Amino acid sequence: MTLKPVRVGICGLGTVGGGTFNVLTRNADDIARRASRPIVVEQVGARRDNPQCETAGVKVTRDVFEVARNPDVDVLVELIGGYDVARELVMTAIEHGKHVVTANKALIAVHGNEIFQAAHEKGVIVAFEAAVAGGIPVIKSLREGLGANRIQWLAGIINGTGNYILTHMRDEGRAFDDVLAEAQALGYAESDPTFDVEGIDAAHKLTILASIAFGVPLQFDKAYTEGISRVTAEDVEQADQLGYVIKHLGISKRTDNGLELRVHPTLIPKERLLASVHGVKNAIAVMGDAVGPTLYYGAGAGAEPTASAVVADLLDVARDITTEHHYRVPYLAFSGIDEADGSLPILPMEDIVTAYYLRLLAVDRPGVLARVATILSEQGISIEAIIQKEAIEGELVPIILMTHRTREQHMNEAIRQLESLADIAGPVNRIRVESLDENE
Ligand SMILES: NC(=O)C1=CN([C@@H]2O[C@H](COP(=O)(O)OP(=O)(O)OC[C@H]3O[C@@H](n4cnc5c(N)ncnc54)[C@H](O)[C@@H]3O)[C@@H](O)[C@H]2O)C=CC1
Ligand SMILES: N[C@@H](CC=O)C(=O)O
Ligand code: NA
Repeated sequence: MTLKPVRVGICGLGTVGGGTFNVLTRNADDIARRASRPIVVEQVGARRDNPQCETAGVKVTRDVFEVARNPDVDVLVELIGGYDVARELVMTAIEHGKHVVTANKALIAVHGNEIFQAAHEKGVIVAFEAAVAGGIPVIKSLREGLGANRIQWLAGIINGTGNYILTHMRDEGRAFDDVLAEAQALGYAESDPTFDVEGIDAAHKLTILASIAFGVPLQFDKAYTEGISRVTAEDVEQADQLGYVIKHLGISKRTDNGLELRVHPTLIPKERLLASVHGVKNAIAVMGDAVGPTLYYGAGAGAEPTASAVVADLLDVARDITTEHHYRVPYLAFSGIDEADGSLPILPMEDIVTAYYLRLLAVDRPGVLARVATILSEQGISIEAIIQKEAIEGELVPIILMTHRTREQHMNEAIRQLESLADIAGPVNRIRVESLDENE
């Protein structure tokens, strides 16, 4: 039996909007068979046409709010990006009783609690698979496939642009800005690429993942966010010699005291699967108490990979549209998330325990190493390895240190004291080290 079509309004016809339009029209027959009903584009709201899309025969408006109010649209697909207009657009669509599909992680991470509340009151679906790790079905996996598990930790490469930059800098020795420009031309980067480079985009995504994995409200303001802009070619080279790769990771871990929520460059052992994730590919490792370690891998950005996730959400909407609201899968996997009892507060960064890589530039004088070691030892930090590079007459000597695990607060104090030593020039470069050991 074929049911009546689901009518979609696509708002924004850029990289992802264009990809979504094309996948929906190209694979329409298979999609209709999977959904047991056709999914048709009723209207497009776009500031300008996309030369990659054949929109002849489709109603196009320049005013996206017209789509949100159109009584012939069942599902609004928000692909304009950004915070404010997108929020207003989605809230207007919900007010008009429409289901919403979005790829906008900034919107969900920052305004999600309010949006889900409004959607719950109206009994409509809000789906956002494309918002995290593009085409990888990681939200569905966490929310549904791993529903039996108490999740212990997750760690992932969740920004395609950042991983593309790190990969090409390392493999081809290319400059940061040059590779970033290429990622922008390929449609991977955010409209403001500092979101990619400074870790904000990854923190949006981690906020969403943590909420779904651990049943806590979205708390983007509590995520620790550090980007890749301070990773140098020397650090990449040193990490390589020590048997590590530098990856920009989002990490969320359950501990006895609360939940870690942090995004930063990280040294990981070369043998870990995440170390082999290159270019625009993303991957998320998730440890569940029942299933053990799992890994989700694929394209983290790009027109059609992201469209794949948007259309998968549309299929879910098409299947669930007639289901009574309280029988649907909760937006963030757990019901009653607002009433979470606070037993999993987000830990301040000072309370995180991890190992560290430090790179210092020292004046070539006797006793420098001893003074460095004393400062660390006074903070209870033990050194796992130390490498002092050969001194070249009149030049500063790089010292590389790998430490055992310690509290971030102690490391902050040690770095403060190291930087005040007359023997040490410039700032101490610190990169956190994670073993990602599946037995931990
Ligand atoms: N590009 C990618 O690979 C991925 C992007 N996303 C997310 O998807 C969303 C869209 O991203 P892209 O397609 O890359 O951006 P884009 O900049 O290529 O496309 C956005 C389109 O929306 C239009 N637009 C913006 N405001 C509008 C308004 N008020 N009225 C009408 N049209 C308007 C723009 O003219 C543009 O054509 C963002 O939230 C982004 O974070 C998510 C996953 C991957
Ligand atoms: N700018 C983002 C796009 C996908 O979410 C990225 O590079 O990962
Ligand atoms: Na996804």
